[in-house]
Amino acid sequence: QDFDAPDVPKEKHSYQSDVARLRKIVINRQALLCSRSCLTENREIFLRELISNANDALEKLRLTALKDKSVWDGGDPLNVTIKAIKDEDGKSGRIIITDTGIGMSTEELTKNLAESGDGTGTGNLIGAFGLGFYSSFLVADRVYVASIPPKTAANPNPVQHVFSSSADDSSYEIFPDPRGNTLGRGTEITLYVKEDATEYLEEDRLTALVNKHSSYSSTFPIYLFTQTMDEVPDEDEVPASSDETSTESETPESAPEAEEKKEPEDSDEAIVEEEAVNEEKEAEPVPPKMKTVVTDEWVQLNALPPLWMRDPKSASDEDYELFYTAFWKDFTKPLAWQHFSGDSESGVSFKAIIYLPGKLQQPLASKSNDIKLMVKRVFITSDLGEDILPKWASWVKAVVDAEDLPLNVSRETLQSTRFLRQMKQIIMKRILQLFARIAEEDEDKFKKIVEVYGSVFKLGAVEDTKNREKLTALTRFTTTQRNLTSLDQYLENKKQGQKQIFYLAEMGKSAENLAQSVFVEKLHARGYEVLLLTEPLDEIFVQNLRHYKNVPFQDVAKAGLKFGDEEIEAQEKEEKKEQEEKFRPLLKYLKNHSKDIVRDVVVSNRLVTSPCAVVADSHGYTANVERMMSASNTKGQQQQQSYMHEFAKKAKVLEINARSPLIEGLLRRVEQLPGEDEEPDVEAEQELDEVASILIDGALVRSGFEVPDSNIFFTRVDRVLRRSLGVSETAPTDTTVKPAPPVDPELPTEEYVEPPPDFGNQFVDDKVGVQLPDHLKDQISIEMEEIDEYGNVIEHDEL
Ligand SMILES: Nc1ncnc2c1ncn2[C@@H]1O[C@H](COP(=O)(O)OP(=O)(O)OP(=O)(O)O)[C@@H](O)[C@H]1O
Repeated sequence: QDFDAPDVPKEKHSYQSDVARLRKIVINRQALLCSRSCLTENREIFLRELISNANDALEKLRLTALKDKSVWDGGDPLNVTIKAIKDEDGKSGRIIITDTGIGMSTEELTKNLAESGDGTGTGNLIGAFGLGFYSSFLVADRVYVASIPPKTAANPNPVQHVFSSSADDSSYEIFPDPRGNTLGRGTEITLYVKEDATEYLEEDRLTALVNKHSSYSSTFPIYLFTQTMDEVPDEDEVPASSDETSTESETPESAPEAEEKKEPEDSDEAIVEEEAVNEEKEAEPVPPKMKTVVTDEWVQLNALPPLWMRDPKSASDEDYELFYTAFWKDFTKPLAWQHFSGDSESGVSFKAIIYLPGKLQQPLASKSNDIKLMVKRVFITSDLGEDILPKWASWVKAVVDAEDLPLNVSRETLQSTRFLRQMKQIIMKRILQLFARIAEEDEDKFKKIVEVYGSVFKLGAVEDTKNREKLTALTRFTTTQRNLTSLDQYLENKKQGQKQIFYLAEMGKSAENLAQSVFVEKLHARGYEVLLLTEPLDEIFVQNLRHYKNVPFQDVAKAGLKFGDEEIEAQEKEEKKEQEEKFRPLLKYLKNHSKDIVRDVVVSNRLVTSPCAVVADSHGYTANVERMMSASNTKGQQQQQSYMHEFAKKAKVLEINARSPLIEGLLRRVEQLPGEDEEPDVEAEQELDEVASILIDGALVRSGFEVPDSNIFFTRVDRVLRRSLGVSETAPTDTTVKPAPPVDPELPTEEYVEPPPDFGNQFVDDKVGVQLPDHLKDQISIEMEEIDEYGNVIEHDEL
């Protein structure tokens, strides 16, 4: 294997500067200054990355071949091979990883291995999965990639080219392979291993690595070149006579022993032993002259059938987790999975594993891309069309292997069959079953599920009317009495006569904060449970559902709240009537005073300590909805809806607490006002007006609404404060200020200096200035090296 034939025209190229820089930072061993053990741990990922690339290349070939048979007619095998060759000195060697996949042209070699993917300089280098091809340099000084694309009508005579680069070069070379077209098709990567990485030349080490990281990364066979040394009889030599051997070597020693045991004490055991000894004696082999024979063999490392085809009983949790990571390149452990067979009515049976990922991408994708359809273990597609699953379930990761579909099935054909529809139904059923089972059997796990999927359940209940009931049953809420409460548990705890599910919604607030709300105080004091809804989706959820198991949701910030025991408490009714009579003058006064803000003023039955609150009508906006409306509406929409909007905004009632001393005091003041036919007391009227205004504004704020004009509100508060402090209400504040200097159109001469970047607490955790993707955080730590303007590392003695 000689890539360095002297007459080969080699073109030297420089890496794009950003690529060179990143490559240096990420790959250069000096840059990976973590402890030695961590380095060894991390560098072994090179094999996983290269096998994963090989698998992708094979998959690409197979998919291309579905449309163009000339690329691959199914004749030659698709596989990955790994061969380690030790040099004579045993201190160096190379690892060759070959695939019979799609290969690369000269341009592709450059584009894929030497340029950054998206022009940002980081695109291809630090891929979603790991370090990609560049991880080769973790174990190799020099890497040669020989590659040749398949013959096609457009390219009938492809030429095998080599890309070569070394770990500390800032350049790479591309040249025609001096060995000619040795591959036929595919890619061969030769790693010249570093002196301290020769462990990877050992068969055992490679086998262990593939088993650890890659047994699920490839659906194609992975073969390792092995050499076994056997001692076999040397047939060229004349075999020794059997008589001679037996008398010389074995008999003298074994005979006395056998002799001793010749007289058994009538026990079965002894007889058996005796027979065995006799047999041994008769079959004593004659050792021939031996010689060592080396057998070369390609051993398949991933010989087990793929996980989804196995019996679930034979697979461990670790198998399922490893498979998940390798298959979807997701390093967060899945929360749960289900492995099952489905026999759809269309006559297509399938085997599937569905997973609940440990983390969700937000916002949810509108289309699912993670259902991998296989036919007879061969990957076909993960593009199953727009509506394969409802949006709330778009995160499902599943592998589905249909035995009876044709291998060359196209998406169009798929969609016209009933298979997809039935598969979708089965997957949905299984996911819901899985959630429900965990909810029932494993409280701790379900807690974790709710953390990740809590809002998904609510979204699903809103969107997916077919599965609404099941999804609603999975939702969990914080209440005034406990956490993680299901609606079923809520209903079990409802009080006699209670015919509503009480809730209070205010997005963005904490549940503790909501629990202090004026709207909850009486319910809580009386022992009724109230759902405290804090997520934006919650309000939409209750508005859409309206009821659960025929019990309507009741917003406790709205009119229509009924405890359910009002009838029983006739006495209470009487009391309320009396209060209404007593407070009639104040109600009248306040109603007139606040006619622009609320529709009515009434004596409350929901307040305990608070003097008053503003309650929305059942068709009006609560403070939460009002905020959501103004956050989501565009100006145009607002104008369009302005009439409705104004109407709904004003559909509020001011409720006063008849037992509050403040309200009592206010009532007295109103009663003290001179009658219509008496001389008006302007000062008293003004003071009362002010107090009433502050009270109403305070009620609005207390109830979560905004005051109509905060300036006026605070001017009033100031005035009242002055009065209580005995300061003159009219004395002006000194408002003189220093004026700005005269106009100066000149630009400043001092140069603008960029303030140093604020890394926040990135440094606090691990003294690292680079944010690693989550999945890499616990795998490697990076320390930056200082690079001069030419990209050379600046050496520091202390390093
Ligand atoms: N064995 C191969 N056969 C054909 N093309 C390959 C092979 N290995 C790499 N490539 C090409 O080189 C590109 C870059 O590979 P690299 O491993 O750096 O990143 P990636 O595979 O795109 O992402 P990542 O490995 O980080 O998930 C690949 O996208 C692929 O096009």
